[in-house]
Amino acid sequence: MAVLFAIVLRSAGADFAGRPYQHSLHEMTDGCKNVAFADYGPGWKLRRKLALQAIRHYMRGAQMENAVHEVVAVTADKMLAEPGAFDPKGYTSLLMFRILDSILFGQTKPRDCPPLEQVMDVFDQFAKESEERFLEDVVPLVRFCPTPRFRRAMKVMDQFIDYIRKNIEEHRKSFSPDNIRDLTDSILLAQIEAARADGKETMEQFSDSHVVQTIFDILAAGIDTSRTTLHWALLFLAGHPKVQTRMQAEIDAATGPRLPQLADKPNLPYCEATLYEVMRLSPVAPTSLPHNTMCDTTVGGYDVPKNTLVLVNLWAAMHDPGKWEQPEEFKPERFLDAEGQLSAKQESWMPFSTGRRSCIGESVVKPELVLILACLLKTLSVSLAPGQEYRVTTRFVSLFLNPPLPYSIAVTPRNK
Ligand code: HEM
Repeated sequence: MAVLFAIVLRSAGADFAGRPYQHSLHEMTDGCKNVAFADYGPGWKLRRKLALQAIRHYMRGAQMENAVHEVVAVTADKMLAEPGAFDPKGYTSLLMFRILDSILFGQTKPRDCPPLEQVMDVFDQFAKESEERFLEDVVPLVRFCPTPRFRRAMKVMDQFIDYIRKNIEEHRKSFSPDNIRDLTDSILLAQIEAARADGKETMEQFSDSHVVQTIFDILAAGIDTSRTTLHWALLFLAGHPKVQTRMQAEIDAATGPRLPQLADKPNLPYCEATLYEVMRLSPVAPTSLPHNTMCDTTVGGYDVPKNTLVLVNLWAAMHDPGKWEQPEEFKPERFLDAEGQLSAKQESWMPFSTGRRSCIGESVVKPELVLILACLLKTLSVSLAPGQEYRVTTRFVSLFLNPPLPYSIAVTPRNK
């Protein structure tokens, strides 16, 4: 049923492309002026198109590769300096946060910019306050006298938005269409070009406030998903030394003495297959984001009325024994063909969901994660800490974010 539904999602046009109204999200995003929580409609369509355009433009440059090289080198040094075993969660978090911040804002920082550790702390406080459903979303009367947790969440959200706004202002001061320094510049360029082409209507749907919310989206949607994927990846690698050794052999053969680059990706099929297998077995967003039906429709012969909240079980599609041989086994080679090259994408592999609302970050984050893993494994090896049991939860604990249980690893340097 899960696979069937995903196929329906892909082919049903806009039937399932809405988002349910949620008061807390509406308040936090200035009336859903972002991409992820906006309902299906012309405003969402335009912002999604412009964000994708900006991502494509950004990916033409070498900024992401430089950011990954710089941040991974610092992180690997710190991990190697650990006196004993440790949970890599703090490292994977800061690493992904630094890279995403660098992708978005590069070096163009306001003078009074707080240290990134502090910004990440604010983001984590926000994530913590929002872990459970707000009473305001269920009992409308409470909205007139919000709960302390809701007020705290709004306060940290304001701090986070303030950080984004200051960065955008700094970019506007020195913006030049001939020198696109990072993804924020790409988004500003997309805004200017769209306003030139479509005029007033565009400015109403992609105003400065929409730009702030779109950048918030990229940070918020990008950070939890990618840092949790990397946290899972290190656990799988530590628990499967043979897989790690095969990846390292592939990386060494493709890169010799230099650091891995984005252009090496076609020569790293096993590394890419390993990432796909991590994302298949442990998708970080197991039931995607909630969808809402735009009209009366059907799934597999069942009627689904307009305005129904729908969750898509991506996890089930990627563990379906009818689609995957031994679905609970960690076998990266299932994504390779007889020549050892990546085989065509399987339609039940969908950690980024599918259809009209599928993730817009897929084209950035896949090469980014392959590069991060290749750079890390070029420098070090990971193993489970002595006494650490290899525990991979096969049932997800939360509908919206699926992290591994806490674990400890040891790291050793490589000579290559
Ligand atoms: C491993 C990393 C990531 C995973 C697994 C992931 C997964 C997902 C999933 C499952 C959805 C929900 C799709 C749906 O509603 O059906 C989504 C939406 C979204 N993602 Fe990602 N994502 C990742 C990284 C990123 C990054 C890096 C960005 C930003 C560049 C991003 C931006 C978004 C946005 C804006 C949406 C909302 C799309 C819309 O509503 O139209 N994601 N992502």
